[in-house]
Amino acid sequence: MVDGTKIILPMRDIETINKEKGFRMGYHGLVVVIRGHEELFFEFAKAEHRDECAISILRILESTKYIEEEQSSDGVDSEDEAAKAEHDLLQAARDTAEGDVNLPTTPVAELDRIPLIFDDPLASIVDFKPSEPLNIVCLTIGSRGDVQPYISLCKELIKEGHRPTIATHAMFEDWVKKHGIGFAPVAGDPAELMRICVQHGMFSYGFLKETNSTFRGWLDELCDTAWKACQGADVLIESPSAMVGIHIAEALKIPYFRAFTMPWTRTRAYPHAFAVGPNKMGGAWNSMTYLTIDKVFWVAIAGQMNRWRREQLKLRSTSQARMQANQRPFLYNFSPHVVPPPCDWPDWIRVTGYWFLDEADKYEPPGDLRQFIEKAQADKKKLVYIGFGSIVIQDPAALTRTIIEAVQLADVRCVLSKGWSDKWQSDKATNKAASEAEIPLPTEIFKIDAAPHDWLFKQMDAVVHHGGSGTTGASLRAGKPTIIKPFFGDQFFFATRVEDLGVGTYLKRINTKMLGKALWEATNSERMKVKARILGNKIRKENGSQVAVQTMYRELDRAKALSCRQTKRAEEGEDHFGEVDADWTLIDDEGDVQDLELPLEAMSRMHEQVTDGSEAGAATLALGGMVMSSQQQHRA
Ligand SMILES: O=c1ccn([C@@H]2O[C@H](COP(=O)(O)OP(=O)(O)O[C@H]3O[C@H](CO)[C@@H](O)[C@H](O)[C@H]3O)[C@@H](O)[C@H]2O)c(=O)[nH]1
Ligand SMILES: CC(C)[C@@H](C)/C=C/[C@@H](C)[C@H]1CC[C@H]2C3=CC=C4C[C@@H](O)CC[C@]4(C)[C@H]3CC[C@]12C
Repeated sequence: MVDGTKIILPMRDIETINKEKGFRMGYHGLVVVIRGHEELFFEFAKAEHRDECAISILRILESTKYIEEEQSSDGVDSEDEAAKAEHDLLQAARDTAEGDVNLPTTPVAELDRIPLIFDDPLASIVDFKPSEPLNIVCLTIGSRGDVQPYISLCKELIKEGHRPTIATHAMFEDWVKKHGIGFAPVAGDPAELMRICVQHGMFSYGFLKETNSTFRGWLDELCDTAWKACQGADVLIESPSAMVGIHIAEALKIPYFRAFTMPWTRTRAYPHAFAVGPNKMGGAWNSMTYLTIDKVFWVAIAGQMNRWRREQLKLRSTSQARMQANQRPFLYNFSPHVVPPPCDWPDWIRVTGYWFLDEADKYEPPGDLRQFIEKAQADKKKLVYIGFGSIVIQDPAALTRTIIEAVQLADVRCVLSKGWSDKWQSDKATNKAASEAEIPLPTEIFKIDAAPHDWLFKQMDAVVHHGGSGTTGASLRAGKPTIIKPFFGDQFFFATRVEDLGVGTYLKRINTKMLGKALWEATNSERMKVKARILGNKIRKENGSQVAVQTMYRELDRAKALSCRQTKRAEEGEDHFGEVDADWTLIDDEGDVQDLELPLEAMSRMHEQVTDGSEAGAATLALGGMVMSSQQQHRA
């Protein structure tokens, strides 16, 4: 900074700052988290300088947030008025602040108001809507959160006159059909898929080992059932976790879209949703996690996919380079205010806003739940929700005990959704279930099975959950401080997001003291409450499903061209990519084994830092062992 200005960063684009260790011995680090951009890392030789800088930035950030809040409570509607109001308030704030902090004098509001290119899919002048109704298949695997967004999307598609079908596991059939949406079954048991993820951590050694030995058969069935489910489709929208849709679209020569609940597209701004470590690692690292995971994923399934392509789809073998997965239009169903679209994402990658399924209108809360809520209000007690979805954990009884103690420690009332179970250790299940049944709940806690979050969270002062994408959307939409205890996969990512946005806490470990403290902060910190309320206002203005439908219309040509281009290439017999058949080699189509060795090793080291021995075996990512060993075999 001594030799002049290197970068000008609008305060508004700073989400938060974190103190961290310096990279060099004796230095002190400061990480600036920037909206939609990789973080900046500064080093200071003295801790007090670092801390002073941190305090100044935090102070400015705080005042701008309060300005926003005042603004919205004033009911200022138009952007211009808002900009002016912000400008005036900032001036006023600066006048008072100038005495102690030496701020640059350029008005923040002016720096921030660079006119945006007109880019609102809901206000398009050109109508991209196709003239004929379409058969649209949405292919997804996983749990409730992987299916529910598509129900919302399909309801929107029905309004538009299309005929949507959701292709997913049989257990969701009635729920899907109840909404008037077509259903087609695909192979797989959600509980079983979730079990391997929680038990091993995504892409860990154990994960790859178990999926490699026991999930091959399932993958064959998935290919077969998904292929049947997609017959007659005019458009395919697929969650990339389902793996097979991209090939099906190629065989059917239909437009292919990806849609997902978590980041899956290379960027320097965030690490891959399955590679979120305890520290911010910088843009180069973030970017690399996508390359590595994409590659490991593909190498693991390439042989099977290519066999299936040749035998059932009558297509030639393919490769990562040929598939061009990153060129495909992508609809991300989370809010741009929760996960700001990275600056380095191309415009066919769209963050649409959450695809919410509203259920509050039709919900009649049971009388005793209503009474419990009213009593808490009458007693002037804060009310929190605690629930981790239908997560599978090792010791459910211990978790229940921790929650009881923490609730009492924070002196709050609690609505508890006790969906967790120990299904992952079927042999011990009976013992555990028996011991758990003995834990009686105190009167501060009211147990429920399930309730629509769009109704329930409105009644709460704070919400504690597992950080599933949709549940995070629900609690933030309600404007409530959100405490996340992640168990696997993308949940670590959403926990980090919530903490960076200042609207909640990432609970790294779950014990009485930490949960109790987090509960107290979430129900008492004005700062957190205001930030959460502002974010809620923003999310409630979005309409993700509508944006998604309009974006789909706009990108139909691209989506189709890319599917057909694949076939054309194959027919042309362009074959310099070679064919990948062995499932566990890292000698892939580009032959770049060396490129992977380093990142894999680094990622497996990250795993050592991340694992905290908590009950869920919370490893996010551990590549290496499995792949490395097969690599060595290959070389030998
Ligand atoms: O009693 C309930 C339980 C759930 N919900 C809603 O159901 C949806 C669940 O969504 P989400 O949290 O995304 O789903 P899960 O199935 O719990 O989570 C899995 O799916 C998510 C989406 O891929 C991932 O982000 C998670 O890591 C993974 O565990 C949300 O809208 C919730 O608000 C309710 O309304 N009431
Ligand atoms: C060797 C092959 C068979 C390996 C690589 C395949 C592993 C499968 C079982 C893994 C790969 C990606 C995983 C996956 C990705 C994302 C999600 C979304 C989450 O909300 C539920 C779990 C779910 C759906 C899991 C389930 C298990 C999957 C599908």
